[in-house]
Amino acid sequence: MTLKTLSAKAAAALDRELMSTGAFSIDQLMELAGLSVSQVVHRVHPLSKGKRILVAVGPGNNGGDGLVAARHLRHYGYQPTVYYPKRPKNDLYQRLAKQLEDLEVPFVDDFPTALQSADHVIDAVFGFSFSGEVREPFPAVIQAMAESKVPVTSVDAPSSWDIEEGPPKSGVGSNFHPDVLISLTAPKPLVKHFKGRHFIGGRFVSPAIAKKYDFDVPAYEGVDQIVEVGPDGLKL
Ligand SMILES: NC(=O)C1=CN([C@@H]2O[C@H](COP(=O)(O)OP(=O)(O)OC[C@H]3O[C@@H](n4cnc5c(N)ncnc54)[C@H](O)[C@@H]3O)[C@@H](O)[C@H]2O)[C@@H](O)CC1
Ligand SMILES: [K+]
Repeated sequence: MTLKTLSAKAAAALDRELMSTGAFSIDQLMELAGLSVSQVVHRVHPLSKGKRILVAVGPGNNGGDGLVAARHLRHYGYQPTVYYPKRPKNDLYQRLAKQLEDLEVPFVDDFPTALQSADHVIDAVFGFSFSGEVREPFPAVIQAMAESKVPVTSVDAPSSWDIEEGPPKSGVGSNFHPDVLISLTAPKPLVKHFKGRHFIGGRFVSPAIAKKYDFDVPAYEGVDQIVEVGPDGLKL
């Protein structure tokens, strides 16, 4: 069975609906999204494979998911490091950063150098609101992830990929193929170009909302916040 995909426009509308008529706050959704990202990293990269997780954090909610994941991973016993070059003034992001500072999670300014001593990377730079060509300071970050042998887990989308069309035909991101992807709530159309391990997370959607937006809620097991599916959305 092929999992149905959600366009960027539908994903944004779903997000707005959850936070209006759905009565969720953004903090709640981000906490559950980030928790699911941390579970994927623990699944594909157990502590025995190395504790050093570098988190590339972008300026929007995709970045917020990365900050939450870093906090959970710290509690699991990993040693996360965070690259967060564009920090919005928004109270939520400031609180998430403060929570990491209180856990003595280091923030670094030089992503390519930090990457040299990382065991795994979380790409939480851009999600479903990304469009156009990657603007500064992120081209060097995407390039470094694309060229590095360190495995990358992308949150919701490989950053720099067009949400509908997939990897850019040329330039920054055209050679970026992360090892792992976690699609939040439902895969985006770009998954047809993705070849790695693919998970669905974000276990907060009611059956009625899934029906309205025409996608399937995967069969989460027990307390898991994630389900592994085939690279293009086919269930394993
Ligand atoms: N309903 C859901 O599924 C949820 C989604 N969440 C996350 O929220 C994400 C969407 O968040 P947002 O809408 O804040 O947006 P994103 O985090 O996808 O990105 C928006 C930010 O990137 C910048 N940007 C866009 N295009 C750019 C370019 N070409 N070059 C440089 N910067 C660029 C924008 O100015 C903005 O600051 C999802 O992908 C997901 O990770 C969760 O946090 C909460 C629940
Ligand atoms: K991403």
